[in-house]
Amino acid sequence: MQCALYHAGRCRSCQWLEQPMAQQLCAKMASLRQLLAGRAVGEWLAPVSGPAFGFRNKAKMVVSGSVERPLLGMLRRDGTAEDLTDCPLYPDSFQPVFATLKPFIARAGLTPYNVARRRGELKYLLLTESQHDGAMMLRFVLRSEAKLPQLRAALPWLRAQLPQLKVISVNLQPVHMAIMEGEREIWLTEQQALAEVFNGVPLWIRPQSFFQTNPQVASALYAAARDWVRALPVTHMWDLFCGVGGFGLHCATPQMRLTGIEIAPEAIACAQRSAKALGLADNLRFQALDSTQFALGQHAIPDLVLVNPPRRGIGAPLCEYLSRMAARWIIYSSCNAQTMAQDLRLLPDYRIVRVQLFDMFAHTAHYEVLTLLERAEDNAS
Ligand SMILES: C[S@@+](CC[C@H](N)C(=O)[O-])C[C@H]1O[C@@H](n2cnc3c(N)ncnc32)[C@H](O)[C@@H]1O
Ligand code: SF4
Repeated sequence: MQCALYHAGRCRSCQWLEQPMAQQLCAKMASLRQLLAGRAVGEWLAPVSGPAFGFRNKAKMVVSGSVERPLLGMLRRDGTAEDLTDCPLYPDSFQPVFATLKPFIARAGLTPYNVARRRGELKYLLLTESQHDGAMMLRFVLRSEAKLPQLRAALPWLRAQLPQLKVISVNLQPVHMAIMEGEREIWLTEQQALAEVFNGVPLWIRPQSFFQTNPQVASALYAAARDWVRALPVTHMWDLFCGVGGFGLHCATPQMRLTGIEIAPEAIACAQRSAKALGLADNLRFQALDSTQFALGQHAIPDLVLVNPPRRGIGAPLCEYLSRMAARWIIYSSCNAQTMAQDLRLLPDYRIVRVQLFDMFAHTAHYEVLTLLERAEDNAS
């Protein structure tokens, strides 16, 4: 793939950029096979990949430089900044937005935050696009409310230039060098979420709730999970770490009892809204809870448990509980096959029926993997 920033040595985030996509896929498959070595795998399905360029629906830009000449991109460890607005991983539709945001920063007087001096206000710009209708969500991560009146005053100009910005908010992150987002969100538009649709299933993108960043490959991932579940006699399932409900909403049918569990209440509100739109609000229950706490408190055993945890995996307590609970099937969708392999070692009573790799993160060593497990004793009967 061609990336001028990579070839000029200005950004090396895509470590595999010089390898053709087919070669990248082979290397990822080899890594997955190695991590699962020692476990019998019933079926290896062909890996799924997406486009090589323009596949990201989200840009997380560190803002640096000066208020008149802001840079949107990244900050290296040595404190030097790089403008990444030309990164080819973003769709073309991001270009006019970046180009308008630079003069807007000056208009609104949003001084970029200077990490070394601990001064300035604007830390990040977070831009997300719905592939359904091209609508966009823009979030300004600010250190404090100091520039909020200026931002509000300049906003009509921005909205006139970029009518595709349907959701605009400020996130306050007062802590120096902390995680990207703070807890407080201040809405600058009436609309608080972007409508997205994958495979005919309505989903919502909103601040403070996880959403997959590669819509094409994520659609294929959800469709695969749906097909795998529908091929099994499943009438009761859990979707743990469900986010805005992508997996559960795809798998649900009017006959299915489904509980989705997720720690972020904002994401749960999105999932509930989608369930209602599908006319399935009566048999789908989405709750904002810790997945392990939820599981430990249940008596009714579902036919299938789907888990899609963060990079750390589901961890020993949930593995031990799932082992004891003995649901017939588990589907594990993981963005970190290393922690998934560790978790699978703690589920020794399950055999691996099927594995499929989804190349969500082209040009890097990362990938998503979907695994169907079946309880070995049920399998024998
Ligand atoms: C990889 S994302 C998956 C989200 C969703 N399944 C999807 O397809 O978009 C992992 C999710 O787990 C949630 N999470 C993190 N820790 C959790 C916990 N202890 N209990 C429940 N959910 C948790 C995160 O907020 C995030 O939404
Ligand atoms: S992240 Fe973007 S700019 Fe950086 S190497 Fe990858 S494609 Fe190039």
